[in-house]
Amino acid sequence: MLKKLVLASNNAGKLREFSALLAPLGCQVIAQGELNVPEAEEPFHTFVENALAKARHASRLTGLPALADDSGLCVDALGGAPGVLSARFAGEPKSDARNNAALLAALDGKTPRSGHYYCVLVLVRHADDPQPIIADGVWRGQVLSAAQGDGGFGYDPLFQAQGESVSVAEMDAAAKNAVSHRGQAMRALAAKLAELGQA
Ligand SMILES: O=P(O)(O)OP(=O)(O)OP(=O)(O)OC[C@H]1O[C@@H](n2cnc3c(O)ncnc32)[C@H](O)[C@@H]1O
Ligand SMILES: [Mg+2]
Repeated sequence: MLKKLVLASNNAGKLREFSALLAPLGCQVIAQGELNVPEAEEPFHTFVENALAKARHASRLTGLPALADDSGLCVDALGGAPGVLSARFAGEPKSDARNNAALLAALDGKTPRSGHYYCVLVLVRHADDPQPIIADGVWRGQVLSAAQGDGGFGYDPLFQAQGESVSVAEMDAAAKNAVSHRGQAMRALAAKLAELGQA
Protein backbone atom coordinates (compact mmCIF):
# COMPACT_ATOMS: atom_id res chain seq x y z
CA MET A 1 0.00 0.00 0.00
CA LEU A 2 1.48 3.36 -1.04
CA LYS A 3 1.03 5.89 1.76
CA LYS A 4 3.25 8.66 0.52
CA LEU A 5 5.08 9.42 -2.72
CA VAL A 6 7.26 12.11 -4.19
CA LEU A 7 6.25 13.53 -7.55
CA ALA A 8 9.48 13.81 -9.52
CA SER A 9 8.61 16.90 -11.58
CA ASN A 10 9.26 20.63 -11.43
CA ASN A 11 6.71 21.49 -14.12
CA ALA A 12 3.90 23.53 -12.53
CA GLY A 13 1.45 22.57 -15.30
CA LYS A 14 2.02 18.85 -14.76
CA LEU A 15 1.81 19.28 -10.97
CA ARG A 16 -1.62 20.95 -11.33
CA GLU A 17 -2.88 18.08 -13.48
CA PHE A 18 -1.47 15.44 -11.13
CA SER A 19 -3.18 16.92 -8.09
CA ALA A 20 -6.50 15.84 -9.66
CA LEU A 21 -5.22 12.68 -11.33
CA LEU A 22 -3.60 11.29 -8.17
CA ALA A 23 -6.53 12.01 -5.86
CA PRO A 24 -8.09 8.54 -6.43
CA LEU A 25 -4.90 6.83 -5.21
CA GLY A 26 -5.57 8.27 -1.77
CA CYS A 27 -1.90 8.63 -0.86
CA GLN A 28 0.00 11.71 0.28
CA VAL A 29 1.79 13.33 -2.68
CA ILE A 30 4.71 15.71 -2.24
CA ALA A 31 6.25 17.62 -5.14
CA GLN A 32 10.02 17.09 -5.29
CA GLY A 33 10.63 20.86 -5.09
CA GLU A 34 9.13 20.89 -1.58
CA LEU A 35 11.83 18.41 -0.55
CA ASN A 36 14.58 20.43 -2.26
CA VAL A 37 15.24 17.77 -4.89
CA PRO A 38 17.14 19.45 -7.74
CA GLU A 39 16.19 18.76 -11.37
CA ALA A 40 17.50 15.39 -12.62
CA GLU A 41 19.52 14.97 -15.80
CA GLU A 42 17.43 13.76 -18.76
CA PRO A 43 20.14 12.62 -21.16
CA PHE A 44 18.38 9.74 -22.92
CA HIS A 45 16.76 9.32 -26.33
CA THR A 46 13.64 7.62 -25.04
CA PHE A 47 10.91 8.98 -22.80
CA VAL A 48 10.90 5.87 -20.64
CA GLU A 49 14.62 6.05 -19.86
CA ASN A 50 14.31 9.72 -18.89
CA ALA A 51 11.26 9.03 -16.71
CA LEU A 52 13.07 6.18 -14.97
CA ALA A 53 16.11 8.43 -14.35
CA LYS A 54 13.88 11.15 -12.84
CA ALA A 55 12.00 8.69 -10.62
CA ARG A 56 15.17 7.00 -9.32
CA HIS A 57 16.82 10.39 -8.68
CA ALA A 58 13.89 11.68 -6.59
CA SER A 59 13.55 8.41 -4.71
CA ARG A 60 17.26 8.21 -3.97
CA LEU A 61 17.32 11.75 -2.56
CA THR A 62 14.14 11.46 -0.49
CA GLY A 63 13.94 7.81 0.51
CA LEU A 64 10.31 7.81 -0.72
CA PRO A 65 8.55 5.99 -3.56
CA ALA A 66 8.67 8.30 -6.59
CA LEU A 67 6.49 8.92 -9.62
CA ALA A 68 7.98 10.59 -12.71
CA ASP A 69 6.38 11.76 -15.96
CA ASP A 70 8.31 12.17 -19.17
CA SER A 71 6.24 13.50 -22.00
CA GLY A 72 6.29 15.50 -25.17
CA LEU A 73 4.75 16.44 -28.47
CA CYS A 74 5.74 14.34 -31.50
CA VAL A 75 4.88 15.90 -34.87
CA ASP A 76 4.67 13.59 -37.89
CA ALA A 77 6.04 16.06 -40.48
CA LEU A 78 9.01 16.77 -38.18
CA GLY A 79 10.01 13.12 -37.86
CA GLY A 80 8.68 13.00 -34.29
CA ALA A 81 10.25 16.26 -33.08
CA PRO A 82 10.20 18.00 -30.65
CA GLY A 83 9.76 14.57 -28.97
CA VAL A 84 12.01 13.96 -25.98
CA LEU A 85 13.39 17.47 -26.46
CA SER A 86 9.94 19.09 -26.12
CA ALA A 87 10.76 21.03 -22.96
CA ARG A 88 13.90 22.53 -24.52
CA PHE A 89 12.95 22.73 -28.21
CA ALA A 90 13.98 26.41 -28.34
CA GLY A 91 17.05 25.91 -26.11
CA GLU A 92 17.81 27.01 -22.55
CA PRO A 93 16.29 28.31 -20.40
CA LYS A 94 13.06 26.35 -20.94
CA SER A 95 10.26 28.59 -22.23
CA ASP A 96 6.80 27.53 -23.40
CA ALA A 97 6.42 30.76 -25.42
CA ARG A 98 9.70 30.29 -27.29
CA ASN A 99 8.98 26.56 -27.80
CA ASN A 100 5.61 27.41 -29.34
CA ALA A 101 7.20 29.99 -31.64
CA ALA A 102 9.88 27.48 -32.64
CA LEU A 103 7.24 24.85 -33.41
CA LEU A 104 5.28 27.22 -35.65
CA ALA A 105 8.50 28.17 -37.46
CA ALA A 106 9.55 24.52 -37.91
CA LEU A 107 6.16 23.62 -39.39
CA ASP A 108 5.86 26.69 -41.62
CA GLY A 109 4.72 25.48 -45.05
CA LYS A 110 4.83 21.80 -44.03
CA THR A 111 1.99 19.29 -44.16
CA PRO A 112 0.47 17.31 -42.60
CA ARG A 113 0.22 19.07 -39.22
CA SER A 114 -0.75 15.86 -37.40
CA GLY A 115 1.01 14.51 -34.34
CA HIS A 116 0.51 13.25 -30.83
CA TYR A 117 1.27 13.94 -27.23
CA TYR A 118 2.98 11.04 -25.48
CA CYS A 119 3.32 10.50 -21.74
CA VAL A 120 5.07 7.74 -19.86
CA LEU A 121 4.80 7.41 -16.10
CA VAL A 122 7.30 5.47 -14.03
CA LEU A 123 6.76 4.61 -10.38
CA VAL A 124 9.61 3.22 -8.32
CA ARG A 125 9.00 1.98 -4.81
CA HIS A 126 12.64 2.66 -3.91
CA ALA A 127 15.63 3.99 -5.83
CA ASP A 128 16.92 0.57 -6.89
CA ASP A 129 13.49 -0.95 -7.50
CA PRO A 130 14.07 -3.81 -10.00
CA GLN A 131 10.41 -3.74 -11.01
CA PRO A 132 9.35 -0.17 -11.79
CA ILE A 133 5.67 0.22 -12.66
CA ILE A 134 5.35 1.78 -16.11
CA ALA A 135 2.32 3.04 -18.01
CA ASP A 136 1.89 5.28 -21.02
CA GLY A 137 -0.66 7.19 -23.05
CA VAL A 138 -0.97 8.73 -26.53
CA TRP A 139 -3.25 11.63 -27.54
CA ARG A 140 -3.46 12.36 -31.25
CA GLY A 141 -4.31 15.67 -32.88
CA GLN A 142 -3.16 18.55 -35.05
CA VAL A 143 -0.86 21.51 -34.61
CA LEU A 144 -2.85 24.73 -35.18
CA SER A 145 -1.44 27.58 -37.24
CA ALA A 146 -1.79 30.11 -34.40
CA ALA A 147 -2.02 29.92 -30.61
CA GLN A 148 -5.51 29.72 -29.11
CA GLY A 149 -6.42 29.98 -25.42
CA ASP A 150 -4.45 30.40 -22.22
CA GLY A 151 -5.21 27.29 -20.14
CA GLY A 152 -3.01 24.21 -19.80
CA PHE A 153 0.73 24.55 -20.36
CA GLY A 154 3.46 23.79 -22.88
CA TYR A 155 2.18 23.34 -26.43
CA ASP A 156 -1.51 23.31 -25.45
CA PRO A 157 -2.38 26.62 -27.23
CA LEU A 158 -1.14 25.07 -30.49
CA PHE A 159 -2.59 21.57 -30.15
CA GLN A 160 -6.11 20.53 -31.07
CA ALA A 161 -6.89 16.96 -30.12
CA GLN A 162 -8.80 14.62 -32.42
CA GLY A 163 -12.54 14.99 -31.94
CA GLU A 164 -12.24 18.42 -30.28
CA SER A 165 -13.17 21.77 -31.81
CA VAL A 166 -10.93 23.92 -29.60
CA SER A 167 -7.25 23.89 -28.62
CA VAL A 168 -6.18 22.02 -25.48
CA ALA A 169 -5.54 25.43 -23.87
CA GLU A 170 -9.26 26.18 -24.37
CA MET A 171 -10.42 22.91 -22.74
CA ASP A 172 -11.10 22.89 -19.03
CA ALA A 173 -8.66 21.03 -16.84
CA ALA A 174 -11.03 18.17 -16.01
CA ALA A 175 -11.94 17.65 -19.67
CA LYS A 176 -8.23 17.49 -20.58
CA ASN A 177 -7.46 14.98 -17.81
CA ALA A 178 -10.38 12.82 -18.93
CA VAL A 179 -8.84 12.15 -22.36
CA SER A 180 -5.21 13.32 -22.38
CA HIS A 181 -2.03 11.27 -22.75
CA ARG A 182 -1.33 11.94 -19.05
CA GLY A 183 -4.85 11.01 -17.96
CA GLN A 184 -4.69 7.75 -19.93
CA ALA A 185 -1.27 6.90 -18.51
CA MET A 186 -2.38 7.67 -14.95
CA ARG A 187 -5.46 5.47 -15.19
CA ALA A 188 -3.35 2.63 -16.64
CA LEU A 189 -0.82 3.04 -13.82
CA ALA A 190 -3.57 2.99 -11.19
CA ALA A 191 -4.95 -0.22 -12.72
CA LYS A 192 -1.50 -1.85 -12.57
CA LEU A 193 -1.08 -0.80 -8.94
CA ALA A 194 -4.47 -2.25 -8.11
CA GLU A 195 -3.50 -5.51 -9.85
CA LEU A 196 -0.34 -5.67 -7.77
CA GLY A 197 -2.30 -4.97 -4.59
CA GLN A 198 -0.38 -1.73 -4.06
CA ALA A 199 -3.30 0.68 -4.24
O1 LIG B 1 10.93 16.96 -16.32
P1 LIG B 1 9.88 17.66 -15.47
O2 LIG B 1 10.43 18.32 -14.25
O3 LIG B 1 8.70 16.79 -15.19
O4 LIG B 1 9.28 18.89 -16.35
P2 LIG B 1 9.52 19.15 -17.91
O5 LIG B 1 8.66 20.28 -18.36
O6 LIG B 1 11.00 19.28 -18.19
O7 LIG B 1 8.94 17.83 -18.52
P3 LIG B 1 9.53 16.86 -19.64
O8 LIG B 1 11.00 16.77 -19.55
O9 LIG B 1 8.71 15.61 -19.53
O10 LIG B 1 9.16 17.62 -20.98
C1 LIG B 1 7.80 17.64 -21.34
C2 LIG B 1 7.50 18.80 -22.27
O11 LIG B 1 6.55 18.33 -23.24
C3 LIG B 1 5.50 19.24 -23.39
N1 LIG B 1 4.26 18.63 -22.84
C4 LIG B 1 4.12 17.44 -22.20
N2 LIG B 1 2.85 17.24 -21.82
C5 LIG B 1 2.17 18.31 -22.23
C6 LIG B 1 0.83 18.71 -22.11
O12 LIG B 1 -0.06 17.98 -21.45
N3 LIG B 1 0.48 19.88 -22.65
C7 LIG B 1 1.38 20.65 -23.29
N4 LIG B 1 2.67 20.37 -23.42
C8 LIG B 1 3.07 19.20 -22.90
C9 LIG B 1 5.88 20.48 -22.58
O13 LIG B 1 6.60 21.35 -23.41
C10 LIG B 1 6.80 19.92 -21.52
O14 LIG B 1 7.73 20.88 -21.03
MG1 LIG C 1 12.19 17.65 -17.99
